[in-house]
Amino acid sequence: MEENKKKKILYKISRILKCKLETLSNLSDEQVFYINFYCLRSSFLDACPGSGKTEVLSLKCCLEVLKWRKNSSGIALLTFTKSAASELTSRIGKFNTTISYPHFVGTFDSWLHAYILQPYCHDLVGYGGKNGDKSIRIIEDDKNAYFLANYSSIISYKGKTLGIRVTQYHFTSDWKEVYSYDEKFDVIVKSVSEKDFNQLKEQKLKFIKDGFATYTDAECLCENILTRFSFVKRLLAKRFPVIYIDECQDLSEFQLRIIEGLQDEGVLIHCVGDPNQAIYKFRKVDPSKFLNFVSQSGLQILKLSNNYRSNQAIVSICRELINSRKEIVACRSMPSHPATILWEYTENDFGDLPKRFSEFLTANDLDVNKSAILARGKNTLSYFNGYSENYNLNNAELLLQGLVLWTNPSRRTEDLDSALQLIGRALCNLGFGGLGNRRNQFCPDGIRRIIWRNQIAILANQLKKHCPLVDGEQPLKWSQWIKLLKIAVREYWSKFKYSTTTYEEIKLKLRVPNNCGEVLVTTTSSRRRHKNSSLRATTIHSVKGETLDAVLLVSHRNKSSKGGHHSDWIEGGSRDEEHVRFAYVACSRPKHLLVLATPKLRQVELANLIKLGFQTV
Ligand SMILES: Nc1ncnc2c1ncn2[C@@H]1O[C@H](COP(=O)(O)OP(=O)(O)OP(=O)(O)O)[C@@H](O)[C@H]1O
Repeated sequence: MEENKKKKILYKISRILKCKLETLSNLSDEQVFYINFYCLRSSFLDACPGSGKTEVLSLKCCLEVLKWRKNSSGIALLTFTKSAASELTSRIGKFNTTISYPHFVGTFDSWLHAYILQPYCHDLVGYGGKNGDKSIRIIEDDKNAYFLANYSSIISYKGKTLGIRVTQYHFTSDWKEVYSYDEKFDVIVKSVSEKDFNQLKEQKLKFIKDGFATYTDAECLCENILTRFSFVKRLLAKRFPVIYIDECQDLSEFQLRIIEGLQDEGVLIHCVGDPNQAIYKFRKVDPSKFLNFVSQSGLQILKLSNNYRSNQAIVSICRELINSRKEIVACRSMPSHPATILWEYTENDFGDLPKRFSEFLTANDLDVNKSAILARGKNTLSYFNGYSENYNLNNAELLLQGLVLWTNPSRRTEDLDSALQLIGRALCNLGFGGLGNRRNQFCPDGIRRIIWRNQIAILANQLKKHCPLVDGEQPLKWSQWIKLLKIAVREYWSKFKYSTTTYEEIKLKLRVPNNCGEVLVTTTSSRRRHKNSSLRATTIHSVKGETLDAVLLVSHRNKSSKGGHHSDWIEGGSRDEEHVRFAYVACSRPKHLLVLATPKLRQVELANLIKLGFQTV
């Protein structure tokens, strides 16, 4: 872009946004082009990792909202998680702009529910409502509530009978095919007899007519509403003539058809995303369907091809992973230490990986709190989370740490996992001599995992109710807190029917840590919390969209893991493989350092990884 032209555009944008010109001076030509792009045609901004999508999208929406002159129609800015929606809102807020009526910013689901499902679903399915309230209640897929038994089906499979919950399967929008997100159930429901198919459909319809739906049912119903009641589609198109969709590679088939329908009504659809980062196959999201939509609907394609997050060594590995021929410019300079490292581990030193990683970070002045250990699945992580770190804690300390994580108002998924792990371990120590399976929150043999998790949650809530860490403003000492802890555990134990151990036996196992009677519990908890956060170990899924300083990506020990072994990530070499896209998301998170930890490699594997760009140090 010509220098003068760019200056003029930036000046114009800064006037509208009422911000200083310098605030915008970093923007690249591609970014400025997109922000200034006059949207008369639907578009797709195809952006590589770290290219500033979120930044650019928030600026663009901010600008469009400030230019908007209509009162009864607005722009919808949709994304897929609540945290992504609040990130967009806060970036827009930096320009002293809020997105409020007539505009909408939020998740795709919340938008569908507010404008399609809740106003019209009761008419579609004939739900009479309760006490004048006709809204549909959303039930999580994994919910196992008692009332769901009313909607269960008993089907035949390979000569056996099998119970299946109504939340475990879904229908296509024409209601002619059934499927499940659970691979095992998917095979089963797809092979059922006509009689069983009808039974599944009957139970699903009964569930919906009683005012319930899973998130997927809700999407299906929204599509049904738009097809059946064409006036709803017209009204919605008038209400939101422009829709921006962030992370568009995550659009499900239902959602794609909904936006396709709206586009037919004249809505401008602007998608922003990266198909190489699509990792929602478990929800049957297929990025090739999105790409088909782009080509069939004639979306104008724009690009962001500079990576502002990572250095060249990291960017090159990411590019090699997906076998891309596209040139991606890395804007971050190379560090003085190696930026892409390979570590081989053995069975014996696997557990030392977090320590080795922390030490390497500290030695190279990298921020431990802004770094993470990543793995595909929780199995690999269970060795790091709440286990090795907290190995030396006594039961009271385990419960304290678990309680702190459980009640953290800004609790992340990994905090919840660690809380369950810590409290589960204490419960297992107290009632079962510590003989539990540490992969399943120390669940002892003979107890179902779901029951065990429920029990941990009940104990956590009991602690939350009875064991505050402060009395008014005054933090409690260990000698005071242990008394509250014992009262809470005694009450819990009186209702806990899974262990033969009595409270009298277990109370001896609840002790103040050595020489800590006068120490404030808040001191211990914050010290530990810091220690925990310094070793954040989490799944690749949960860091999607994040920027980190350094990443240790851990391969599973063997190929038995589904997509968690390095050979799944590298040897595939095709972005059509979701395993490869997982590796791509993980490897594209760090700014300065990427370490890959694998089990001992064969010569040929080692040579491949070195060729990819990793160094052995
Ligand atoms: N023009 C720019 N100059 C310098 N830094 C930039 C520029 N644009 C974006 N950045 C920075 O680059 C980093 C990555 O940006 P952002 O998180 O928006 O990327 P993204 O495209 O959403 O990445 P991903 O898809 O990988 O999650 C952020 O720290 C952002 O502030």
